[in-house]
Amino acid sequence: MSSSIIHADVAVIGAGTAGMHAFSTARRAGAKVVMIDHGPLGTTCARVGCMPSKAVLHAAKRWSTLQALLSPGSVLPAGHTTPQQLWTQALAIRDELVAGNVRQVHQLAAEDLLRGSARFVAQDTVALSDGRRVQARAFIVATGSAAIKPAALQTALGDALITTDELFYLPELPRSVAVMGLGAIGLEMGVALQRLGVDVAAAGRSAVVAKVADPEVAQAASTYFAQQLPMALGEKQITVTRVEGGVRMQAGKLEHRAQYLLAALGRAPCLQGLEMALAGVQLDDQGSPVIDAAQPGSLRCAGSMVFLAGDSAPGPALMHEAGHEGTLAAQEALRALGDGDWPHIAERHRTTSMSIVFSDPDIAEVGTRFDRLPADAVIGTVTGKGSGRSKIMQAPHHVLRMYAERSTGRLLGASLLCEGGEHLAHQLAWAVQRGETVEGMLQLPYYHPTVEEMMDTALRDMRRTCKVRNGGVIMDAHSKRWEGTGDA
Ligand SMILES: Cc1cc2nc3c(=O)[nH]c(=O)nc-3n(C[C@H](O)[C@H](O)[C@H](O)COP(=O)(O)OP(=O)(O)OC[C@H]3O[C@@H](n4cnc5c(N)ncnc54)[C@H](O)[C@@H]3O)c2cc1C
Ligand SMILES: NC(=O)c1ccc[n+]([C@@H]2O[C@H](COP(=O)([O-])OP(=O)(O)OC[C@H]3O[C@@H](n4cnc5c(N)ncnc54)[C@H](O)[C@@H]3O)[C@@H](O)[C@H]2O)c1
Repeated sequence: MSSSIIHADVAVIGAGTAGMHAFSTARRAGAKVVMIDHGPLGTTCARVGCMPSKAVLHAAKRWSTLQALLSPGSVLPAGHTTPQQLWTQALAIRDELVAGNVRQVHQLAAEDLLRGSARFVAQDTVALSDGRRVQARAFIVATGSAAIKPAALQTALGDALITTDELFYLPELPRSVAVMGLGAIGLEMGVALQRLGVDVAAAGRSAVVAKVADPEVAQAASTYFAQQLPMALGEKQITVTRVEGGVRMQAGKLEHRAQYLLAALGRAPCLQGLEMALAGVQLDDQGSPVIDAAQPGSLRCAGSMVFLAGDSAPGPALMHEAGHEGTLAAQEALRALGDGDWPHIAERHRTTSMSIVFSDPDIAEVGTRFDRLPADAVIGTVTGKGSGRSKIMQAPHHVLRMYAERSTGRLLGASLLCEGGEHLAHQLAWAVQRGETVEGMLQLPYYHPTVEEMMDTALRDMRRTCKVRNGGVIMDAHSKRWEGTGDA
């Protein structure tokens, strides 16, 4: 037990992706910074998030490709790679990444990395679990999020209830899994495990997979993935009971017995136990910090010198957003300290929103989501039936929807279901962020036969839709307004 007091300009709580970005930003600006973490180190992304999930999806793609090429009843030669070996390899890739991240955090923070659990005891002080105290002028809370595990399920199922935290530390690939929740994690892990030969069935409360907002993409994705693995969507009543050898899940007509129930029901910010009220943070009725309303997009908790970043902040729980928010939170904190000690704080801004579910075909949404579009937005649609490359891939289920502002033709966003859609999603997000217009995008080259041609077709559809709706009016490239002449 130590009762020493450590002084800093900025104390970062959490050494994950957001915390590391916050720490290095504040350190580079010349501030005295410390970073506190109770462990395990290595980041959620690398340990139990983005990286193991994508490594398992990659393994699953390899195995399922092989399976699809075998004729029924054929036997693989002795010594062939097994799904268990692919699972072990995927986890080994994760272990290497985690070891690299742990080395990186030690190199980055050295003696300014304080191991222990932090909680506020005063406006300017946090106490660590070993009794040390950190007094700082600003705090960045980057404590991440945790999987929601309903207490009733925990009581009923015991260790047969797992989340991805436990899944990615199972040395043996499970024989069978029931997946509850069909958001990003439920869908990615459901298809990955099923493709690795695990007996999987999934049930979700929502009527669509991966929370897709665009109804046409949602319909295409839900139909496609329902053919890939047994699933019940839109089930308000999902019952799971403990049975001999595991669990039994019942959702409407779907019944599944499995070794484990994988709960993929969302994630909640890790803010409990931090005693944020003692730091002067205002809490709402739910006990969540109130964000400073005076500064739109701010990460500052109202009335305090506490800033949130990453999964512990409101907004999307994504890795690139966590890193970005860590940087932004550090910049906001230094500006709030405002004593001119850090003359150059680089300007960073929020980027166009983007989410990609690596379900192969990928589901992606960029920019303004369908449910937030202005009522008169122009929408262009292309499906796999109208795309040369999709025909080659035998993927009529592909769909790309692009949205633009009617008065200017400026791209607002897009939603898609497409193999390799992660790349299309980036190009679309870049175009939205750069303020590209339909006509501007149509002047770019599209190689044949590529999935990028789907953009060309969707853009032409937008132009045509607008022409039909507006009685011969299309958008002019130069004035960037919809004008009365031109080709379609
Ligand atoms: C299965 C899964 C798949 C995912 N896939 C993707 C993907 O493909 N792409 C993507 O962009 N995102 C993905 N995500 C989301 C992504 O992993 C997270 O958004 C990101 O890792 C969050 O980073 P963070 O820095 O906010 O939190 P973390 O990396 O969790 O860091 C928080 C740190 O705070 C520490 N901590 C917490 N409380 C305290 C305390 N009181 N005192 C001291 N230390 C504390 C923890 O030990 C931890 O080190 C996935 C998530 C999951 C679960
Ligand atoms: N590729 C990626 O970028 C990626 C991959 C995985 C996770 N993530 C991040 O992790 C976050 C958490 O993922 P997630 O899938 O756990 O959460 P989520 O919020 O994306 O989806 C949760 C799903 O569970 C359903 N659900 C909630 N309670 C339920 C209940 N009681 N019964 C049945 N269904 C229920 C919801 O309807 C929803 O569809 C994501 O929001 C995302 O930010 C990202």
